[in-house]
Amino acid sequence: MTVIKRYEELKSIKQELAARDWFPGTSGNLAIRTAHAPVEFLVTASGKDKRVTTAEDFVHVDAAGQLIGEQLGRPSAETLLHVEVFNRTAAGCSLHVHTIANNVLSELYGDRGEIRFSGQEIIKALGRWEEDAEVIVPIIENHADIPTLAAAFSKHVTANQGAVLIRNHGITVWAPTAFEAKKHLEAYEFLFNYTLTLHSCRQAIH
Ligand SMILES: CSCCC(=O)C(=O)COP(=O)(O)O
Ligand SMILES: [Zn+2]
Repeated sequence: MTVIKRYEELKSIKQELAARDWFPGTSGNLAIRTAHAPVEFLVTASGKDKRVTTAEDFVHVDAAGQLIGEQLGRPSAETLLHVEVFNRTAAGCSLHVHTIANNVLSELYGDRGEIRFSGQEIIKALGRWEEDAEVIVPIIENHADIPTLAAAFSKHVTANQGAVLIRNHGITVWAPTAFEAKKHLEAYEFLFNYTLTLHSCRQAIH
């Protein structure tokens, strides 16, 4: 029952993110937890056009990201990042997308290793309601070798919700529920687009 429910939840998120055009060129992968001990989760199958809905969109994997039993399709090439999220935290959902805004911002701030946001109402969508709340998003270098990338990523997976920008690659966001993970992803993308637009407008004025 839980697996079917989670499958439907992830399918719905995939369709919503596809409607925003956040899966260019087959990029992106999504994962949702189906069990805690031992860890099991559903993850998007690798290399597929995530804007299209098929019966083989997700595969069910274990704590190491290996297929549970015989299934059609391969787990996402970046499953190891979701493995880190589900093994290190109690998060229920982990979402990864490539957008122009998250790629450009990751390059602009990549040498600093992080980007900080404050003074924005949308920060409340991340569960931060304090007047002077500051949100820090770490930026890690991209690595073609996924175990190396997952090791760099794992250093920042320290709470049940969070986000990491991968330089010139994309963002991974995780949270306790699928609803929160999607809400947070939208809030981060809002902050990224706002920041880039502000930079451009300031340059145009000066
Ligand atoms: C086509 S973009 C390169 C791979 C990638 O970064 C990605 O997010 C999609 O890989 P997957 O194996 O999950 O389809
Ligand atoms: Zn990716």
